[in-house]
Order: sequence, then C-alpha cells, then structure tokens
Amino acid sequence: MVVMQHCLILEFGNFQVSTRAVAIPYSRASFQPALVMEWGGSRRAQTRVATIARHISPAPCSASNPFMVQFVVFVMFPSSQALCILSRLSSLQHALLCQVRQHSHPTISEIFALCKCVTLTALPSQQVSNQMNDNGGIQIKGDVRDALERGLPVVALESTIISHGMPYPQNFETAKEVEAIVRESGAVPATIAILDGVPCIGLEEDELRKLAQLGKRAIKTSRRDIAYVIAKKMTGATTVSATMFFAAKVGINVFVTGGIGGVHREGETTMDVSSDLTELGRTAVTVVCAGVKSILDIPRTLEYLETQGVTVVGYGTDEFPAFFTPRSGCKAPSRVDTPEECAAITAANLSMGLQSGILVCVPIPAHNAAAAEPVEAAIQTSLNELKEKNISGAAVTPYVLKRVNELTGGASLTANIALIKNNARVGSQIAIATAGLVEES
Ligand SMILES: O=c1[nH]cc([C@@H]2O[C@H](COP(=O)(O)O)[C@@H](O)[C@H]2O)c(=O)[nH]1
Repeated sequence: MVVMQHCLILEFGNFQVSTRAVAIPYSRASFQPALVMEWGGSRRAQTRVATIARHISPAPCSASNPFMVQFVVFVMFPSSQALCILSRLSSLQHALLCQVRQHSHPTISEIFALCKCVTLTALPSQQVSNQMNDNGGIQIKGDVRDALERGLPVVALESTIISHGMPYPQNFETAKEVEAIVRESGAVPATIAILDGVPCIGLEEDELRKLAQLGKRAIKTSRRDIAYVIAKKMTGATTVSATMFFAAKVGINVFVTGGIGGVHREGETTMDVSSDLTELGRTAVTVVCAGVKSILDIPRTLEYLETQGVTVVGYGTDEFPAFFTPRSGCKAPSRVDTPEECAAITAANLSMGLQSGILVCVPIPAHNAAAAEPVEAAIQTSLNELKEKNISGAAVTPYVLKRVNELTGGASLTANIALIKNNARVGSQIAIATAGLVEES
C-alpha cells in the first residue's frame, strides 16, 4: 500500500480558537490533510469543522480511494475527554500520535508548531528529512520558512519580471532593491522561480543574479509550463500565474508584481487571454499590481476578471490603473484606501474559502506618472504602426514593447522600475496588516 502523507485532524467543539486561526496554519502546512473528523457533538463544532474542511480541501476518501492515516494532528479539548478520545484513537490502526492541549486559546504559531512537531514525529526518518529540506519538492529559503512558521508577513515576488521584463543589469539591481524595500518595510521577501527543476521560494543573491543574467534564456513559466520545467530540470522564471500557484502552496497570502497579463486586443477572436486571469480565478492570493498595460484590452480584462470571480480593488483610486498611467478610463469595481482594508478583504476571502484571488491595483505615483506620459504616447504610436505594418498575433507585444523603448529613450524602463518599487511598499504594508489580523483572531 502506498503510504500517503495524510493526516487526520480531530477537532473538538469545546474551545474558543477561531476557525480562521485553525484553518490558515493547516493550509500553510507542508502536508495535505485527508480527513476532518468531528468528535464533539455540538452543532457549532460541526459547522466549524465543515468550514475548516473547506479551507484545507481535504482529499476525498472513499472505498475506491483508500488511504492510510499516517499521523494524527492536534486535539484540543478538556482533559476529562482526553482519555475517552485517546482510547478511541487506539482502535484506529494508523493513528500514531495525538497532542492534547489543556488550555483553549492557542496562538497561530503554537498551532503551527504543533502541526510541525506532529508531522515530524510521525513520519519515517527519510521522509522527515525530505520534508524539512524541500517541503515535498519545493525548496523554501530559511528566512521565508521561519517567517511562515511563525505567522510573520511574507511577500511573494515573481521572476519573469526579472528575466523577461528588463535588461541586465537593471533587472538584477531592481530585484535586489525590491527585496530590500520589502525587508525595510518589515516583511520577508520571497522571490519565486524554478531553478534546475526545483521550485524555489526565496532566492539567494547569486541565484537572483543567475536568473537576471539568463534573461530570456530562462523559460517563461506560467501554470501550464510548471510540470514540464520541473520534469526537464530546467530553469523557469515564474509569471504571475505560476508565482501565485507556488505562493498559495506554501501559504503566502500576498504577492507583489508590476503588471499582470490580460485580454489582448481582439482577444474576442484570437482567444489570447493571459493565464494570469484564470489563476486569479482559482487561487486565493492577494496580488498587488499597477493594473494592466494599455496595449491590452482593459475593459475586456475587467469583464474576464469578473467572470472569474476575482475581487478587484483600486488602491486609493476609483479608477482601474493602466500601468504607466494612473487612469484607464475604466472604473475599478471597488475601492480601498488603506492596507488594513486590503487585509480585511484578504482575511474574509480566506475565511469564506472562496479560493479565488484578489487584485489590488495601485496607480503609478503621480511624479512617476508625469515622467511616464511619453510612454503612453509611444504606446499609442506603436499601436497605430501595427495596422500600417500589418502586424498581428504573438508578434504584437514584442513589437510594441521594443518600439516603446526606442521611442522613449528608456523612460519606460525608469517608470516600470518606479512602479514596481511602489507596489513593493504597498504590498508589504498589506502583508503586515494581514499577518496582524490573522494573529489577532
Ligand atoms: O506589465 C507587465 N505585464 C506582464 C508581465 C509578465 O508577463 C506575464 C503575462 O504573460 P502572458 O500575457 O503571456 O500571460 C505576467 O504574468 C508577468 O510575468 C510583465 O512583466 N509586465
């Protein structure tokens, strides 16, 4: 029988910790719970366990999908009931360990530490070292792992922006500066990429440099490419979609980028729609960006986000920003003005188990926007040239970006770097507010 890394969660109704406080550490844990059982009798307990089950998406267990419970995680209940439950546990063949807590107000860190301790105790030693090293194939950098375990704020950063978004050495310098901004703001940066087939959450400086130097020789990796890049042991720079996927997998709630992909102009016939939008529809991560570039079809991008059930908010603005410019002429579906509001939305999204993303759209700061005006004009010029030169399909974006760089003498790169740094500041504040909110609950 194949031993799967499942755990059995036992919950008892007689304690005060909030559902969210229980569920979030589980979704961060490095194992996939298989079954949620409810040992208490109250209706409230049953509702809470059902909510937790939705959060952690337990693998379905049935006669056709047997599993072996490899370890048992956390029971919190009054000691008088402990013996009863422990005796029933002993009749479960594979229940290996049970933790009993007397008091009823554990913090998130305590719960997480408990999960980890139980996991490590219950797994055979070889699996333990694998789990510690790579979290099931994913390498998590020490400071990122530590922050996740302690419930501290972590900000995910994408790597396509480094490899494909800018030339060397500006890409390397920007990547380092963005990480420094996140650190100075009080959060831990986690740049995500696949290095030689290993998904990495958090890169060392020499790894950042390698990726920056590889540039377009790194594989631009969206969700569809992840399995291929890993299997072929390639180096992949993750786009928004792949970065969201990995961030969610390790429990990072907030992710900062420059701009996201969208619906391309004439996308209604070409069906050229970025997988960033579908990922936003299926992955509960809060993505902080400066909107989408006006080379895309912004109204249709917003329509598509609505179809995907993505919460889109303008940050300090009623309008959806268009990357180089704070205004697109399209209204943002909703507005927030503070990191705390974003954190509250993130927490509500998680606690409701919506499993879709949140897009926080931060306009380029006013002084950078003024400098970026020629960029917007250059975009319009190059879009007109497309028709004259009969350029269409996949050739559109590379042509426009190349022309914009030429026409602006590098101003587009300056504006691009400025808005990413601004997003890093805002995103860090949101991550800090989110971690605080979760810790309080
Ligand atoms: O303004 C930008 N938009 C988009 C990207 C990158 O391009 C990806 C979208 O690519 P596509 O449209 O092929 O899905 C994004 O996830 C991001 O990595 C970028 O660097 N800058």
